[in-house]
Amino acid sequence: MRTTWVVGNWKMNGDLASNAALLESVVKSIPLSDSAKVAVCVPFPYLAQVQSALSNSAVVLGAQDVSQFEEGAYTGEVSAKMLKEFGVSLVLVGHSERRSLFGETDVVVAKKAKAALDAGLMPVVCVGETLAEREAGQAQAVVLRQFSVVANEVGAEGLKQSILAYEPVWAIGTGKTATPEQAQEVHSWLREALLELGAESVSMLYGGSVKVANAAEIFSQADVDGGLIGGASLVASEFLSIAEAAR
Ligand SMILES: O=C[C@H](O)COP(=O)(O)O
Repeated sequence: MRTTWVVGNWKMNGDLASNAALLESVVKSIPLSDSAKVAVCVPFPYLAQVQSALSNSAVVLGAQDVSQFEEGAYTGEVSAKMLKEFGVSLVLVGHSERRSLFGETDVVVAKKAKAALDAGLMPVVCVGETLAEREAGQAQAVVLRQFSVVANEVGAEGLKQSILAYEPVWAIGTGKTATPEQAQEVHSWLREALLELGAESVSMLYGGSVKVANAAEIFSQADVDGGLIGGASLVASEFLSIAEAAR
C-alpha cells in the first residue's frame, strides 16, 4: 500500500508574519488522521517557527535541502542531524533548481539522500528532464540515470524509506503542466525500475505547475501518489484544495 503525499515546497518565499497566517489556515483544515499526508518544506531560518506552529497537527515538517556532509568545516551547510533537532521528518534532495542553479550533480544528490537516511530523515528525491532533453528523446534516459545513481548509493532498503518526485524542469513555475499521460509515462518507467529492486511500494509524486484545476486528474494516474507543490503551496486555499484532491 503506497502512501499518498502532498508536499508543499515554499522555495525562498515567506516571512514570519505570512508564514504564521498560512500555517494557521493549513493546520486547522488538515485532519489529524488523513488518508493523504501533507508536508511543508520551508526555508531553514523558519524551521523553529514552523516546528512550533505544526505541533499537535498532522502536517509534517520538511526542509528543502541538506548537506551531504555530517559535520565540520563546511561553511553555510546544514546537516541532517541539525534538521532532525528541529523536528524535520523529510527533506527534498536534487530539486532541479539545486541541480541547475547550484551545480548539484547526480553524485552529490545521491550523497545527500544517503546523509538524510543515515540521520533518520526521509529524502524526497527529485528527478526530471529539461525541455531540450525531452525534445531530444532523452527523457527516459535522464530520469532513469538520475534515479539509478541514488539507488546505487542508498540501495533498495534506503529507497523504501524515501519518496521519489518526478518534476519535468520545463513544467516548474512555468504554468505548463505535463499532461496526466506524460506524468504517468515517466512514473511507470520509475515504477518498473523500483520493481526490479523490490522497492515498488515507494511513493512517487508529480511536481510542476500543479494547481487546483489539474491536481485531481494528475493524482488519479496509476503510478502517481500525490504531488510536490511549489507556487500553489503558498496560498492556503489552493494548497488545501490540492490536498483535498489527493484524498
Ligand atoms: O518543488 C516544487 C516544484 O518545483 C514545482 O513548482 P511549481 O508548482 O511552482 O511549478
